Amino acid sequence: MSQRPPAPPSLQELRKEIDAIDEGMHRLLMQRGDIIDRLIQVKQTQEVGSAFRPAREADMMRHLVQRHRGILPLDTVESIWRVIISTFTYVQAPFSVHADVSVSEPAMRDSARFHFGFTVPYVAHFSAQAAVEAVAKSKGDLALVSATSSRTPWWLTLEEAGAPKIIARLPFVERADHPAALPVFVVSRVADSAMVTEVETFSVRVSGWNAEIARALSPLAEIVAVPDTAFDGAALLISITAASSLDKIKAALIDAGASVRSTALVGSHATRYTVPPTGTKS
Ligand SMILES: O=C(O)C(=O)C[C@]1(C(=O)O)C=C[C@@H](O)C=C1
Repeated sequence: MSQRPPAPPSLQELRKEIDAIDEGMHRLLMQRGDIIDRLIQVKQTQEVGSAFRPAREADMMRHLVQRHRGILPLDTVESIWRVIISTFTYVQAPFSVHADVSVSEPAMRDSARFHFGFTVPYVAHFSAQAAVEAVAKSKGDLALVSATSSRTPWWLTLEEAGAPKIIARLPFVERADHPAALPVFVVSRVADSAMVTEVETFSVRVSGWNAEIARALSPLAEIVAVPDTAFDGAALLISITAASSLDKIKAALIDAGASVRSTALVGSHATRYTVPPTGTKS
């Protein structure tokens, strides 16, 4: 005779298991805090401004996505880890997030809260320039500004040595229905060794800029353009991947009929990491 299948566990037993897991996770988070306490001395965070380490974070977020499986949505896992990492950045060296809300206040606030949580203070500004200026005056604050459009060439102030720089592009993990999808640059002062240089961002001033030149350049690089009355041209913020180079972009600009007045490196960030809707990574 076949044996009866074992009785399913009771609700009480399953809740006991959940309690044990919750307690384990909480204890692990507290243990993580103890390690961060030791890491503060090793990193000497107070000396370099922000404790934010963009290269390390981009790497951690990619691994998280690659590891993830099961019924818990990726959005949830990503947001939990964003809050964990950002809050542990904050406890190392307190900072505020200055967001330019002129693009879209709700979308910018969602991005700030998704990526930095609620413990980190959020300060709204009505222009990118104001958000970046607030960061320039601070030691380790962060600015969030649109990565795809601008009414002012806010990046010109990043040209000076010692000025804050673009250090990351959010979201770290892009996908079609990301809950905080607004493409955003993070501007701050961090240690040079913490920068990711996969994509370099240049401030380029040109004269003779027009829609045709913009179209010719668009397959080569991502460009944010703002009219520059001083040069009768445009102030450009150009993001260049390893597949291209500033020299190639300059040659393409000249071929298209523009003249390049000045160039300056204003930051860098990790390669955009995309998860297609199927779940396979690219
Ligand atoms: O690895 C570091 O340098 C840390 O400060 C730790 C940590 C984290 O909580 O994991 C926090 C902030 C950094 O941006 C990256 C990671």
